[in-house]
Amino acid sequence: MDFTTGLNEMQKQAVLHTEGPLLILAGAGSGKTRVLTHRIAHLVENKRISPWSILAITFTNKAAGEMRERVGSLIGDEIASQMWVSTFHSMCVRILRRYSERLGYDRYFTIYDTADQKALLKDIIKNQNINEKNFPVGAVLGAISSKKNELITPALAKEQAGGEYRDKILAEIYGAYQKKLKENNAMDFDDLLMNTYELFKLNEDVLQDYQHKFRYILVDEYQDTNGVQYQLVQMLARKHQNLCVVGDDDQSIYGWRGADIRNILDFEKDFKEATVIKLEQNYRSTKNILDAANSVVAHNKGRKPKRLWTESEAGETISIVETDNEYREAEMIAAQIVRAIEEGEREYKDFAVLYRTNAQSRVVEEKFITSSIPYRLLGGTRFYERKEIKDLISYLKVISNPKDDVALKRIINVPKRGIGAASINAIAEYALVQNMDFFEAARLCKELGILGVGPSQKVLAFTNLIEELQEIANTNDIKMLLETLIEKTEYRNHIRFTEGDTAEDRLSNIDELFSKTVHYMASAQEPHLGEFLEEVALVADIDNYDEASNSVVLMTLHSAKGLEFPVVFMPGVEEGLFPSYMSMTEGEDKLEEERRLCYVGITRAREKLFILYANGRTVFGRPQSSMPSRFIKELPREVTNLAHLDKHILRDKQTGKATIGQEVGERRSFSVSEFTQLNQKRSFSSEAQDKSQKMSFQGRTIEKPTIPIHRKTAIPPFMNHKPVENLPEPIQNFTVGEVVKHIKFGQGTIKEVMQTDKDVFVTITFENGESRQLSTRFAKLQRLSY
Ligand SMILES: Nc1ncnc2c1ncn2[C@@H]1O[C@H](COP(=O)(O)OP(=O)(O)OP(=O)(O)O)[C@@H](O)[C@H]1O
Ligand SMILES: [Mg+2]
Repeated sequence: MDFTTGLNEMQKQAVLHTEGPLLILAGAGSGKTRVLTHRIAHLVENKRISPWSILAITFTNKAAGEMRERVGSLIGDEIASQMWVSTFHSMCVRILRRYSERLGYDRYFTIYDTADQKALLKDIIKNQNINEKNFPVGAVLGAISSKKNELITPALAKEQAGGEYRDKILAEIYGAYQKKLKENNAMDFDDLLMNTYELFKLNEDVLQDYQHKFRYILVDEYQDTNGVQYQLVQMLARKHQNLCVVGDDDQSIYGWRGADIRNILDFEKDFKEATVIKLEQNYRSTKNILDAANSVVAHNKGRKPKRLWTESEAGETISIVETDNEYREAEMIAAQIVRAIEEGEREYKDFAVLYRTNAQSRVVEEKFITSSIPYRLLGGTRFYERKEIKDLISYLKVISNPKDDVALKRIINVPKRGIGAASINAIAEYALVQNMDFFEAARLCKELGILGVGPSQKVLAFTNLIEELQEIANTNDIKMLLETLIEKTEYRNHIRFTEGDTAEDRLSNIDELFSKTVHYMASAQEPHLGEFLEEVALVADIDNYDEASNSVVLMTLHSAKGLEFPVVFMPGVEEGLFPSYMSMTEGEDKLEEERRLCYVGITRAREKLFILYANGRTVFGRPQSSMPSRFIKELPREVTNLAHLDKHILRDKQTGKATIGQEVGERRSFSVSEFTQLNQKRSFSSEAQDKSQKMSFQGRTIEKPTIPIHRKTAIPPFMNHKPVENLPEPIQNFTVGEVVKHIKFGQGTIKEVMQTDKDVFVTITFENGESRQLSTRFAKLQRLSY
């Protein structure tokens, strides 16, 4: 059977070149994953290779499932099910289950998750009399994990530490931790990889067994392999050398987790006989989207030059959407989806919202819920289900209603305040027998003799805290309440000490909840804790959550790797958020990794891409001004919705010099008459304004990043300057600030104007305070003023 039908020349070669090392180096959407699946089908069906002899490695379980499915549809599910299609981790578990006794584990070893790891590590730190303040569990775990990924054993770590105090202690903790794991017959996630490596190194026969078995090895997303994964591949492929790796150096986005981009760049050195095939035709995206992706990533210096092309049409322009804040941003996304659904253009599942940090999902989730847009959150927990959010909400629930036992038991010892299970049980039992509330019994645990002096002191410290917080709640200042609560419980430190890699993310979720209270305080007529909790409960409801449903997908840019969607929204493309503040301050390498992430994001879109940025965002409850990301400035203007602005050349009356268009980042509203005046006068020079501006970021004052912002003209980005005849129906030009009248909603002021290919949308705040986004094609607005 021919599995190369429909493939291009290079793809065919890649499928048919089965013997010897092969590197397929190609950009996004060029069919790398597709080639892998066809190659497997070709091996089994035409070369009569047993499915047992094939090992295919993917980056996520989801990707593995998809690959198996695709192979199954080519050669039948039964054959596909006999192959090893798995992630590195599941491959290792499978090998270790068979041979772990060789390493001194029994075959029923357990696998520890993060919580188990932490509990173990905490004990060790305590037993060794090490101050947890200096060696927070999360940080220690992170350090151990990166050592394991680089195959550094405790002994080696000790050697490398030399006289360095901190490293020496870390090496000691690491040694004790490994010892304890082994005693418990347990492995953590990194052990799965490292122990398989050890197993192979110490047992030549086992290695040979697998080398012999896997005659053909295929690895997808090779650019994101870390040190130990790289070694495993090298070892397994040594005998047959039929190793096919595919990847894209421009999509290497896991450097922060130890992935090494050099693994792919050095492939030709590692395998002298390697054949390299480059795929350059993209089959996923429109030309505009592809041009945008190419142009952004071209700003990276450390890359192999390559340029993707496509036969697809230019397609719609990329919409760069500027809004006032994250709420408007979410509204804009929701409005676009609702419109496309109503007009029958799309289904919910055609849309994806891809963001930089998990915390960004909250506002979008809330907007989707209130707009009845079904959505699902991939690779993450929905905002109100996240542990830290549930903890804090549980506190608020207890403060509001001390009878809420579920919430109370969740937080009575979080952060740890020495209240053990025995105390909790004693109180619970007393309360049950005496028909009292748990909280009441807890409050009186000393007087009633439920607990001894020591334990009751700890419980009283808790009940006193709740009562103190209740007093603040009585003032109805929810923002202050949450602030005090976080402060008094030292909840942030609790996260810092107990969470490893995820601490930063969790802290920003807390900030996000904080922003929610600020927003609530600003919008509620009479703020009240009960009402706040009701509002939260409404959006936190997960009853109608259906995995397989036709719904919009929300996820981080990282987890979107390898996937594709007809329409993609990328919100929050702002300096300090994307690129992240950390990457901006930690050097060019980090920044380039962010840029690659941007490339990954753009190339997920097949037909339409929205890039959004807000002029301000609430960070830790404080409104911060923000600036459009440098990545936006790296997009070629001609593929964006800003292109039509360029047609309006401003001519300086005195010098005759022309100034073309305007760069994003400028935000001013002009009435038409003002605009005309400006045109006559020549706009304003802004270089002086750009210099050394300070902005506040996460409570700090920093220099505004030095990206040149050319403020050359005075046209707000979304004013309709498209020549009227190009649009399907005559459209009036509207301007921000203009007062208009709507037949049903009355008089209002235009707050935003947004142009798409087919229409111009205006957001109007009406006199009753309500805001609506309306199509100027249909809304029949009447002009009242200029
Ligand atoms: N020769 C081809 N003809 C038609 N469609 C193709 C061809 N090759 C690939 N495609 C389609 O292009 C899209 C992208 O392919 P695929 O996901 O394999 O790309 P990729 O290189 O793995 O992308 P990424 O870098 O994002 O992982 C898919 O929808 C795939 O079916
Ligand atoms: Mg792929």
